[in-house]
Amino acid sequence: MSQPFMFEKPVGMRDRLPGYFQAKDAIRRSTAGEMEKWGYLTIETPTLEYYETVGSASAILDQQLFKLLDQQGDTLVLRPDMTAPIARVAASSLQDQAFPLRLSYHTNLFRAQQREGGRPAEFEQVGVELIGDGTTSADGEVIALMAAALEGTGLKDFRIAAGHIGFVNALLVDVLGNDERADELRRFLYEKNYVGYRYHVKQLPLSTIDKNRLLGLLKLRGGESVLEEASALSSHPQAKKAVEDLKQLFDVLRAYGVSELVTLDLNLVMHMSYYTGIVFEGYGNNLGVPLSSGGRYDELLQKFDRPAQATGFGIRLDLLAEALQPSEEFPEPSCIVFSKERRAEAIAEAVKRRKNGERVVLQDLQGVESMDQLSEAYTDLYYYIGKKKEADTHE
Ligand SMILES: N[C@@H](Cc1c[nH]c[nH+]1)C(=O)O
Repeated sequence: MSQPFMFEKPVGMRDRLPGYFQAKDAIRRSTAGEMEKWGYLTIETPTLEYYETVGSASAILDQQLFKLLDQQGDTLVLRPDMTAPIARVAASSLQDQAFPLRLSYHTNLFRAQQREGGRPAEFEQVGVELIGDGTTSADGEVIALMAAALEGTGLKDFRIAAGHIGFVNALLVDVLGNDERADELRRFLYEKNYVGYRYHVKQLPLSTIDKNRLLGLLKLRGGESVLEEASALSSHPQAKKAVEDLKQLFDVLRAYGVSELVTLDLNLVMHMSYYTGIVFEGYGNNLGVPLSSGGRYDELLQKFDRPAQATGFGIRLDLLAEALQPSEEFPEPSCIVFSKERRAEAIAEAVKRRKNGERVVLQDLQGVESMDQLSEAYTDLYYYIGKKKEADTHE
């Protein structure tokens, strides 16, 4: 490798400066606070996991994983999501705790990006997992919690799209006969490449009726009435169950008062392949990409020998911050600038103010590079300079 430029960062890695950090942290506190109110307990897990277990259970594309070797020669990954690590914890350290478990997290995740991708390879997520509850009340609870968490940040005009991976799978396998061919089409849906999907369907050696059924999937978007059309498209038992799940989901969402926020999108296919049932995404402020997503994953826990039905979601803090475009105006600290003779007096004043909850910067005059810049940076600037006993406020 050629010598990297001194200021360059690895592909997809970002520096975050104080203005952004404060805005993001306010959002984090608001969303995490909502999760706490719903009784979710926060947990932390290591940044590194074994590739063989948690890494593969996370079920994203292998080329998106950051891999490294430990001293023993085992392959590790930088965690690409928190659902698999939490499943591991639920099945090990928390194995004596009865289901359902309500856990939450706030952490950074890693997904390697293509050089051209331009997307962050490290980002923060706040989210929850509700483990050991297979009811549609649980699906509704996590969607309602996601809505409350997003709303609590002040995000306006956000929408939630809900689908069911069981429906997509049933229809595709029903028409195509095998999972491999279904996989190709799932890939188009996952990439939201509907033009590619249509083109591919038209090329398939299928009857017009079957082609129309596959194309009909793309139309299954909208209000609850979509469910009628969905029933007509497939009579596969899994598809019927999916439609029934979604009907019940709307009852739950109505009870929470959030059904108006939710649009059905039956061609929703997620980036993680562990989903088995109701899936959903949150969109806000015309961002083209979802800023939150989640769903039911009833088969993941059995990979860790504690079979359980589960659902949950994650909110991307970076995307939410982008959608909110918070004014980067935060109350700034005041500043006491002092000369050596009055240092003790200045320190005593700062201590007093900090005890009162104020944020105070103490600055030795001799360490100041530009007095003009200092007075520009702080509106509340106090001088403890020279012999004068009383502090002057700089106007
Ligand atoms: N782990 C998922 C979100 C999720 C949490 N629980 C279920 N799904 C993600 O990173 O997109």
